[in-house]
Amino acid sequence: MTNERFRVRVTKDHLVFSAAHFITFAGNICERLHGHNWRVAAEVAGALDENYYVFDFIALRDELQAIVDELDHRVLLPTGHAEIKVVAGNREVEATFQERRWVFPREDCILLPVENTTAELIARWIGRRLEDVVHQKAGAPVESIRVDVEENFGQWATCEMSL
Ligand SMILES: Nc1nc2c(c(=O)[nH]1)N=C([C@H](O)[C@H](O)COP(=O)(O)OP(=O)(O)OP(=O)(O)O)CN2
Repeated sequence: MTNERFRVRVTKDHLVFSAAHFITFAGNICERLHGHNWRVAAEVAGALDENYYVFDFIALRDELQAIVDELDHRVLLPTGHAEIKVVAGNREVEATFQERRWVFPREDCILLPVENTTAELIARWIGRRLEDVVHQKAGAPVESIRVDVEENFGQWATCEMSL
């Protein structure tokens, strides 16, 4: 038995995406469309591999960057929301909430399979995307992945998933 635990963490000035969204809260309050510069960090915990790595943080950084690039300069729309209905056509995406309606160019949108585009659920979505890659590339058993998303200065949400 050992009391040592290892983890790697990546955060960079360029692991940031600028994206628009709106959420609902307190039942039926729906925000106006607005944007944030979302900062992202990721952490992997587990055993050491033959390189004495938990996970290659260059690989982790590059995977996270690819996800961040997908989200950058987009409108984030939830496809799992109970009341925000999102319908994607070939050229446009229509979102409706009660009497309100937004229409965006299709290529400007990212449709996320989440119930609300909160920082928490964006962190979970990013974590699930990283999970596949971490499984494929890890050289030793991985215990957990943690993703932190900062929506505004000093306002972070975290999703940690045990693998
Ligand atoms: N736990 C969470 N709390 C809140 C979330 C969230 O995702 N998780 N999200 C929001 C809203 O999206 C809100 O728009 C946050 O934006 P922010 O700009 O930080 O809020 P302000 O209205 O205070 O804007 P200022 O520009 O700072 O005045 C709320 N809570």
